[in-house]
Amino acid sequence: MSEATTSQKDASGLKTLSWLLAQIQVSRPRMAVVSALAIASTIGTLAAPIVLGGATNVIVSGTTGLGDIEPGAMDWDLLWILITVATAVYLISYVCTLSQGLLLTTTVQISIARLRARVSELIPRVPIGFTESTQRGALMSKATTHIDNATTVLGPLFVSLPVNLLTAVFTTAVLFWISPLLAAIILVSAPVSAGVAMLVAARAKRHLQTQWKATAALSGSFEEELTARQMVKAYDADDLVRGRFTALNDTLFTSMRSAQWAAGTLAPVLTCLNAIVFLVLAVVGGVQVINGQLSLGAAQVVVVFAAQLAGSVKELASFLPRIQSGAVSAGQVRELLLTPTETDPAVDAGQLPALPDGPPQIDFDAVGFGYQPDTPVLHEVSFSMPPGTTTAIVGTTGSGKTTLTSLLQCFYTPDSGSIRIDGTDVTELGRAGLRSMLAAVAQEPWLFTGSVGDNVAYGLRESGDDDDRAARELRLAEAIVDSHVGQIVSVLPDGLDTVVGHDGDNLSAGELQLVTVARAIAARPRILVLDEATSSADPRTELLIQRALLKLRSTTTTLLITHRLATAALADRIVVLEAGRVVECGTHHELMVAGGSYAQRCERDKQADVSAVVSRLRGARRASYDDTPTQVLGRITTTVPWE
Ligand SMILES: Nc1ncnc2c1ncn2[C@@H]1O[C@H](COP(=O)(O)OP(=O)(O)OP(=O)(O)O)[C@@H](O)[C@H]1O
Repeated sequence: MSEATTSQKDASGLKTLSWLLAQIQVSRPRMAVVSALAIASTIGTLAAPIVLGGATNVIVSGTTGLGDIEPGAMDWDLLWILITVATAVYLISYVCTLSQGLLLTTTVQISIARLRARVSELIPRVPIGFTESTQRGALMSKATTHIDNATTVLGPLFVSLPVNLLTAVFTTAVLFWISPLLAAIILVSAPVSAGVAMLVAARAKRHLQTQWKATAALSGSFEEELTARQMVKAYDADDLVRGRFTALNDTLFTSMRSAQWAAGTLAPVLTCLNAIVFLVLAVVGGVQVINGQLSLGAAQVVVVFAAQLAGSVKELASFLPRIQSGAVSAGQVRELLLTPTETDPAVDAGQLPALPDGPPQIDFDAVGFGYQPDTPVLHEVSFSMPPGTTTAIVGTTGSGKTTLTSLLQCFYTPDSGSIRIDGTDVTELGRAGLRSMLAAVAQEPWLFTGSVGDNVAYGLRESGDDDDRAARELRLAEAIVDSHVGQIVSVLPDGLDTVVGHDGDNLSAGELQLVTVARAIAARPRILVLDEATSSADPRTELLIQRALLKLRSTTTTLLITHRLATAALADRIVVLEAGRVVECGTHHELMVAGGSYAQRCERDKQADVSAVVSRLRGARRASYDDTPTQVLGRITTTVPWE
């Protein structure tokens, strides 16, 4: 790597760090106090050995009779003063270190909390496309581990750097004053130590980056494996998953080991260098004391300061890898926080456009959209949904049905045309504006970890008001009764308080969907989006869901996506979508009379249903004579919507 590139990278690392400091808005007075306390404590640790050196000289004079003092006439007063001063200095120094540590820890934790708050403010504004295209593990590690690691640079920056620079400069100056020869011996070793440390830091940095990447990939892999474990079992893909995990684990192991090894070599090498320096110091210093060129107290100060100088050089050397690691994490946090966000007019403007009460009129007007600029998914889609009606969208797989619901919910913005609610463009309402009036039941039922009751009450806003709380409880009870969730709840171990995981481990797919329907009912929406809301349900649960949704029909304008034409046939209006274009639109009767693609699909479905009934009847005839009449009936029951 060229020098220019290296210095560019270092500069960008420093820039990233200064960006981070600006983001976490570290209180400058607070950090000044931290640095001042650290410096005060260091001054104490530097002054105390000098005072103790003086005490040693008093003892030596008192016992050997050096100077004007008679042998055996110890200057006890001076000795006690020196010992008391040294003790006081050490105590003050300890208090300073303690307060500085507490203040620094609090500052770091405040910074971490601040950054987390920034991330949580950001997530709702991040485009859905971004979260869909980014591995969750990587996002999670940016929002957690990298934030923690990035903020650990505060300690080295505001404490280690000033304290160790001060120690290095002060000890060097005092050493030169006491004995230039001994100081020169100590200083010769310093550049060697610093050079070794810089080499180690350069090696560790590469491994640190790989380590962070592998950690993110590994947590992503865990997350995926846990989310899709049923699928993994169904496809007997344990070996494949284990293979991917092992590869990532090996990368993480190798990078962590190499990073630790690189960092771990530093301490023994520096200790070895220091030992050699001490040996030389002991011999040369000893000779100087014997020759009377140096007092014993001064020699004692030299030894203590040599150790302190070595310690501060070591600390300054390890400062670099710590800052590098922090800069890598700060870069990741920066990447996350600088994710382009969408504006939400309702949030930004601070108030919603006023819309009339009751179910609204919804108009799709020449809507065009593509996830990628050069791959359009919807072309000039136009249809209207009068207030309080149900519009079913039917069409082949990939024709753009779910995309229409995503646009209506403002997850994406149409490339052309508009979607209007009571004449107001949805992009003006924004997601926050829509949230208060729209509920959606998706194909994949989604529950968060919490009780069944909390999941149903998800759309209800909390308020401290007692009347409001009572009304909320009433709405919750009504939703549970209307959605027939009560039937599930009655067999759950803790009833409504039974805790379910986000994938609803202890509920069947149909029951999960029933809970999400109850959630929609509790929210009393004015717009209801049902995307294959009954796809995972068995016929009995499907019937319960349909009955529950019927209760909402008069008070909502409903967009219903379904593959089942029997369900679509019950809607007030049917829109047939093919390859992102509306090819037919009308009531079931109108479309059947028109004899277009909808009528042809109905005919095909009818044939398929008739064949299914025939084969079930044949199967029932072959049934064991031990079967009860109900079991036989169960075998032949099917939905034949056309009668
Ligand atoms: N997040 C996405 N990013 C890129 N392309 C997408 C995305 N979601 C859907 N598509 C593509 O857009 C097209 C329409 O998808 P959409 O899910 O709207 O179809 P659909 O009619 O609902 O299909 P299905 O009946 O299978 O649910 C498809 O070609 C699909 O591959």
